[in-house]
This record gives sequence, C-alpha cells and structure tokens, in this order.
Amino acid sequence: MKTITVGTDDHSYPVHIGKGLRFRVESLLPRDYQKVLIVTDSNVGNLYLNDVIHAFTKGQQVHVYIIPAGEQSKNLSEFEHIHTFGIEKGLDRKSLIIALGGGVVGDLAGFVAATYMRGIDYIQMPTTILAHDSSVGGKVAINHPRGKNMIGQFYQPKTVIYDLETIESLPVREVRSGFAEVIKHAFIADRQLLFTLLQEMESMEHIDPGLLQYALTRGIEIKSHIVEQDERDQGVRHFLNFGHTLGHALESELGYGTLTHGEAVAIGMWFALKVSENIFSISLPVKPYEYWLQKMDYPLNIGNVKLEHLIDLMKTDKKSTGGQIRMVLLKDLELPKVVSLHDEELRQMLRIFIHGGMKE
Ligand SMILES: NC(=O)c1ccc[n+]([C@@H]2O[C@H](COP(=O)([O-])OP(=O)(O)OC[C@H]3O[C@@H](n4cnc5c(N)ncnc54)[C@H](O)[C@@H]3O)[C@@H](O)[C@H]2O)c1
Ligand SMILES: O=C(O)C(=O)C[C@@H](O)[C@H](O)[C@H](O)COP(=O)(O)O
Ligand SMILES: [Zn+2]
Repeated sequence: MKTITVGTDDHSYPVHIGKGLRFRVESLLPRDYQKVLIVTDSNVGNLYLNDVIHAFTKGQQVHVYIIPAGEQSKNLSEFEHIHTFGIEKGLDRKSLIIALGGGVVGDLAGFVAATYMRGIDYIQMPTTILAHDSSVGGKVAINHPRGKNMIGQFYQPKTVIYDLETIESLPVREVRSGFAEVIKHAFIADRQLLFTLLQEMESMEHIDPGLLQYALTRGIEIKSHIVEQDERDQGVRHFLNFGHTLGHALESELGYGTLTHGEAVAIGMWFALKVSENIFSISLPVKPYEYWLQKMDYPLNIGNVKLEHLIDLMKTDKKSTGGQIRMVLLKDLELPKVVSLHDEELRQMLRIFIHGGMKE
C-alpha cells in the first residue's frame, strides 16, 4: 500500500492506494464509528458493497443507500432522499458516510456529508480511474440543469481508500473516460508522463498495469500538491480545470450522461490546446494528442451543438467573473495559465473548432 498525505487548512488526510483495501476499511478509518452509511450506485453495489459491509466487524450499524448509476443521479432530488434516509436511520454528528463508487457517488455523498447536520465525517472509496481525481481535494457538488456542479461545497474527506482491484471491472468506456483526467494532470504538470502516455498506450483495452498504477499515483500527487496550495479554488487550483470550460458546457448542453465527464473534458482539452497555440503563438503537441484521441477511440464528433448555447454555458463556469469567460490555457507543457477571452474571439475559435476540428 502506498499513502499520499493531503494537507489542507482544516486537516491532513491520507490517500491510501493499493490492492484489496476494501477488505481493510475498518482498520484504515481515523476512529471508530457506531453508525455508518454507505452510499453507492447500482453497478458498484452489485460488485463491492458486500465486501465493504463485511469489513465492519465490531457490531457497528451499517446502512446502505443505493443510487441509480450515472451522471443523472447527481441531482437535488437524490441529495434530498439521502438526507431523508439518514434522518430515518438516526445518523448523528458522530456518524460516518462512505462514498463507494465513482465521481458521481463521491460528489453526491460528499455533498450530503458536508450538509447533513451542517457536516459529518465522510470517506471516499473511489472505484473508477476518473475518481483518482474526484476523490481527492474536497470539491463536492450536484448538478443544476443549467450548469455542472453549480450547487456544492469544499469539504475534505477524512480518508481516501483507493482499492486498485476494483477498477479491474470497469467497462472500457469508463477506462477511457478516466484517462482524460490522467492526461490532464500530465499536461499541466508532468510532460514526461504525457509523452509516455501518448507514445506507449496502444488501446484502452490493454493498459500496462504498472503504467496504470504509476499514472494514477502521479495524478493524485499532482492534484494534492495543487489542492494544498489553494484549497478553495481562488488561484492555482483553476489549473485542474484544464479542458473543463468547454467540457462542462458540452455535458450540460447535450444532457448529463450523454457524454461522460472524461469524454467531454478530452474534447475540452483539445480545444484549449488549439486556443493556447493561437493566443500565445506557440506550438504544442496538438497533433500527437489528436492522434492519441483517435487511436483510443474517444468520441470526437458531438453532432449538432448550438454555438451560442455553449458560449452562454461557458459564462456560467465558476471561473468566470463579470460574465467574462476565463479558460485554462497552456503557455507551454507544465505551464498553465488562466486567460480571459472576449466573446467574439472565443466565438470565432469555437466556430472553427466545431465545424472544422471535430470530425473523426
Ligand atoms: N470532485 C472533483 O474534484 C471531481 C473531479 C473529477 C470529476 N468529478 C465528477 O465525477 C463524475 C464522474 O465520475 P466517474 O467517471 O467516476 O463516473 P461515475 O461515478 O458515474 O462512474 C462511471 C460508471 O462506472 C460504473 N462503475 C464505477 N465503478 C465501477 C467498477 N469498479 N466496476 C464497474 N463499473 C463501475 C458506475 O456505476 C457508472 O456507471 C462527474 O460528475 C464529474 O463532474 C468530480
Ligand atoms: O479539483 C478541481 O479543482 C478540479 O477542477 C477537478 C476537475 O476534474 C473536476 O471535474 C471538478 O469537479 C471541476 O470543478 P468545477 O469547480 O469546475 O465544477
Ligand atoms: Zn474533471
């Protein structure tokens, strides 16, 4: 087992990474809890819920709430239902919530934990590749029909337990989705990892286990280092949003779950790279990235999206101020920068990108 410590203003917490950790949950908790609520989804529940329940051996009350799998569950109604369930089961301020699943479960259950009786302990047990990102850093949220993650909090988990055995059952689409956030971390902070991924990955079906474990661990190190400097997203944490300004707009515009988060961010990074080259008059490895996206079978043709809808949605992005869109661009590899863009210059670049750059 490898452990990375995340130090934030409120407290420091460990991110444990290793195989079979779901069987050891009890011993990895910061203290004893009498009442535990496991929140999971309908897919993960079938696979790993029993292992986690049986890991509690001291007679604790363990309750379970299962949400339908998918992005559409990250909503106000599920949020309310979990609160109701917690009240009915008598959860109190000394209880623990466990988020067992991908980023949807993590963001939703984390937001419930942040608000239940004004905040109770929770831990993250990520089960997707993507959740190497979402389980660390304490951004918890639900979606609003008019914008991604519009209702949320910063609320750090007490512990993150990443059992790498669980990701072995992921469908290939979710492997692909998760790798978008892996390559995001590489673009903003580790060019060596970037070139390794671009050059050595042949398909999403067969990923070298050593490379996978290395890439996830590096991603967590990069993320935690940034979160430690700017927990509440006022400055350098924006860099973790590379590819997300357009990515989030695409997710909302197409309907949550149409594109996965990672698929949308992969397209968003492609656009951000092109904008970066344009704005800074520099050359970035856009072609190798395009080639990688195609080789890895990312969906690049998103159909008929309305340009003006995307621009409006990009304005509701949390980095925007005074209605002006701000994107994370790269001045070079490992050198992200937040840049304000005028509507008209963005419109022109987005028009070219959508009509010229997104054909498979
Ligand atoms: N809080 C953050 O910092 C942060 C960071 C990145 C993404 N996010 C959010 O995370 C969400 C996406 O997370 P995700 O990609 O993990 O999606 P997800 O939670 O919907 O999981 C993807 C799919 O994989 C299934 N699944 C999960 N684990 C599995 C396993 N081990 N085996 C088989 N199937 C499994 C799920 O049931 C689901 O169908 C988005 O809502 C995004 O906004 C948050
Ligand atoms: O942790 C962060 O900060 C990130 O931006 C990580 C992103 O991958 C993640 O999708 C996050 O939820 C986006 O946050 P938002 O503030 O743009 O909603
Ligand atoms: Zn993301």
